[in-house]
Parts: sequence; C-alpha cells; structure tokens
Amino acid sequence: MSRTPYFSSLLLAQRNPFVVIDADARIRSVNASLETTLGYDTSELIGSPCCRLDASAAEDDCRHRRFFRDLEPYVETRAMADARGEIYFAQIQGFPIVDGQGQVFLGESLHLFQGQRQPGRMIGRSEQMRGLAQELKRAAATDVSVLLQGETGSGKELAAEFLHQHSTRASGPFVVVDCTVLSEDLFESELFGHVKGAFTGAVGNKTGLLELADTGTLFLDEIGELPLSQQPKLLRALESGMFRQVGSTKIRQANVRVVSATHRDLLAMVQQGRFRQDLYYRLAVLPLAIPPLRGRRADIPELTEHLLQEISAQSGHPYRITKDALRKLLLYQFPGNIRELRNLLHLATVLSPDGVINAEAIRLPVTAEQPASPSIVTSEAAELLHEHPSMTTLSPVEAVEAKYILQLLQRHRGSRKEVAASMSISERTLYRKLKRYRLNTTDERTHSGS
Ligand SMILES: Nc1ncnc2c1ncn2[C@@H]1O[C@H](COP(=O)(O)OP(=O)(O)OP(=O)(O)O)[C@@H](O)[C@H]1O
Repeated sequence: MSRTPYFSSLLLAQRNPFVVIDADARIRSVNASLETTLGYDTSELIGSPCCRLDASAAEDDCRHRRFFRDLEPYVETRAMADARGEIYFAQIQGFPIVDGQGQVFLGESLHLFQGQRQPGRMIGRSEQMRGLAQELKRAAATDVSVLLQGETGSGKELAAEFLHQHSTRASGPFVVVDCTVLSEDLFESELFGHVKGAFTGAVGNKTGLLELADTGTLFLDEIGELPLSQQPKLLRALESGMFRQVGSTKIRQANVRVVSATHRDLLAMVQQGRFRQDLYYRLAVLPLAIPPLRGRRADIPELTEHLLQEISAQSGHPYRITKDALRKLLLYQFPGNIRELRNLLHLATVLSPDGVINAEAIRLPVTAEQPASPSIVTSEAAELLHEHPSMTTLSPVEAVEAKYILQLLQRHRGSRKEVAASMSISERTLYRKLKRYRLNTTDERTHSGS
C-alpha cells in the first residue's frame, strides 16, 4: 500500500503525530513526527489494523469503525504504546479527510501529554514578544489562572506551553482541552471521565482530562466556545478541585493550574450574557494579550527561517528564501498570523522544487495588496488556499475538511440541515465548523448571530 502524494503533503504539515486510517480500518499513512516521537518504523505500521497504536487490545467496535459509520469528528483520550511498549496518554482528534476522488479517510492527530511531547520554541525577539515572554515567566512563578487572548494562529497554545515549561509544574503533564469540539454530550465524560456502562458506548472506564492533568497544567483552548450549560460544571470542578466521573458516586480530586485561551472578547460575551461572569473571573485572574503578527513584523524574518528549517527537516529537502520573497511577506497583513505564515511557506516549498523560494512562490490571498498570480498548484490543500483566501488561516487538514463541507453545501443548495444530515453530525456541530472555517453562507448570518 503506498502513500498518495496528496496525503504526503497533508502529513508534512502536521507537527503532532498523525495517522491516516482507511475505511477497511487499516493504517494507511503516518507522518514523520509519529515515527520520530514514538519510534515506529512506517513500513511496520502501514497496512496494520487501525488500533495498532492503542495500548489495550482492539475492541470489536472501536472508535475508527464507529467513525466510518457516522463520520462524526471526535476527541478521545487514550492510553497508547510506543515502539518499545511504553505506555503514554494522548488526546486524539479524529476527523474526516477526503482524497482527490472524494473517498473519505479518517485523520487522527495525537496530542501527547507527557514525556514524548516536544514543546515548540517560541520565536521572536521583537519588543512585544520579549515583553510577553517576561509576563509569561512572571505568571509561571505563581499558580494563578491565566487567560490568553489573541487572534487565531497567533501562538496562544505555544504561549500556554511556554508558561507550563517555565512553571514548577513543568515535570507534570500539559493537557489540552479543545472546547470547540466539546459538545454538551461530550463535555462531562471528556473532562471528568466515565465508568464502564455509564451510557451507551461507554465500553470501558475512562480517565478524564482533568485527572490526567493532575500536578500539571490544564489548557482550555477556545474557552469562549464552551456551551453556557456546561460552564457551571467546569467552575465547580475548578473551584473545589473535586469532581465525579460520569456514572460514579466516588469523589475524585485533581490539582491543576489552569490556562485558558480565546480569540473572542470574553468580557463582551459576559456583558451579553453569553459567558458566565463567575467563570470569567475564575479563569482571567491574569489576562494576557498575544500580539498579532502584523503588530510585530520584526519577528517575520526569524519566524520564516525557523519555519523553513522545520519544513526542511520534516521533508528532508533544504529550502531557502530570497530577499524579494521575504519582502513580500514583510508587507503582508497576516490575518491568520503565524499559522498563516506556516501555511504560506508550506505552499511555497511545494511550488519550489529547486529549494529556492522566490516571490512568485509566495501566494498571498487575492484580496491582499499584491494579487496572487494564476498558479499551477500541486497539492489539493494548496489549491484550496488559492481558491478560498479565507482558508489561508487553516491548516491543510482543516482546509480539506472545509472544502468537503463547501462541496456538500453546493450539492444541497446551501441547506445546512441537509448538509448536517448527510455528514451525520448535528446542525450545531456544523455551525461551529462553518464559523471556524469562516464559510459565511446566507444561512449562517441568520443563524449564528456573530
Ligand atoms: N512565537 C512563535 N514561534 C514559533 N512558532 C510559533 C509561534 N507562535 C505560533 N507559532 C506556530 O504557529 C502555529 C499556530 O500557533 P498556536 O496553535 O499556538 O496558535 P493559537 O493562537 O493557539 O491558534 P488557534 O486560535 O487557532 O487555537 C503553530 O504551529 C505554532 O507552533
């Protein structure tokens, strides 16, 4: 079984270990990060059963098989095993990815909690970044709750990890909770865990994220997306450090430092009654702003070099950038911040087989100052960046999912109800995705209110 170039391109863009699974429940591809972090050899994994990386024996009805029945994206925490048989915990995000023929695969991104996780380096020597690093270190010396506010892709998660690494909890776990995917149904079992048989589908006991973060840092990403109905439960657990697994009467405890992040104006949400005031004050003891990239252009050259080095190391091909290309980047506004810079550079490397990135290979959205020239783009994700400028803020994997949704919207003449039904997801989940991917349809404006 071979990797198609399309998936290779997707895999290359992933910093976390990443697995592609096909509808026959077999591993189809893995990325270099999975090989290096967990010590597996790709050839030994390709074609093996989907649960090969799980620490416990495969279930008859595993998450992969369930996914191919309902195509519902999921987040799960699992014990997994590396090539030496050592056990580690990972938060797994599973979502559909589609190949050029419209065939659906499952993409799984693994977020490792301890040990194996390589924290990213926070690059930037601009005044703003030096100030931020200082504030984060100061906060790290205490145990106060920190709220990071900044635009999408500006580095909130990296800043949270930096804070964790500089705190006395650095040897403990850093656990990420992505609130955009925590529906009302999922919230309690993901955060607090559940016991076997607590509800249909609870086939075994499960440790919640709060408990996994014990002695470490709990990072609540996109906290503004947490449903209002779940907010009191979170507040209660954070105030007391105590909680109960779903289906259990036993009280459990966890000692965590909380860092949360949002791209929204959370205080305005409090005033509009869309976010609980008591929870806001519990989370935002120290609010910190992450500056957008356009507000610290001095960091662009160093970031570019750093990201190109990463791409070169992952792909095995060295890349360098010309002055003209760098100038083009320096003039650009970067609404998608560093993630957008990474995506632009990634696309540029695809367009520069000789390893020299010139200005033509920097494809800015057509709405930007310098219109992007017509291009022959070799990867589907890259093509998307060109077709839908708003998607330049998305990772290639997200862009593929966004394209899939766009196709369905076209097929169903914009009816969200029908699109949600055809994806077997709730309309609410679809709204969240549309908002996240900035796919504004007329329908969207009437429903989302944002
Ligand atoms: N200062 C930095 N130095 C190096 N890389 C960075 C920096 N800031 C962000 N990045 C990289 O940019 C990408 C986006 O960063 P990150 O995920 O931390 O942003 P975010 O603000 O949490 O995004 P979102 O709002 O979408 O959750 C990541 O690949 C991250 O490693």
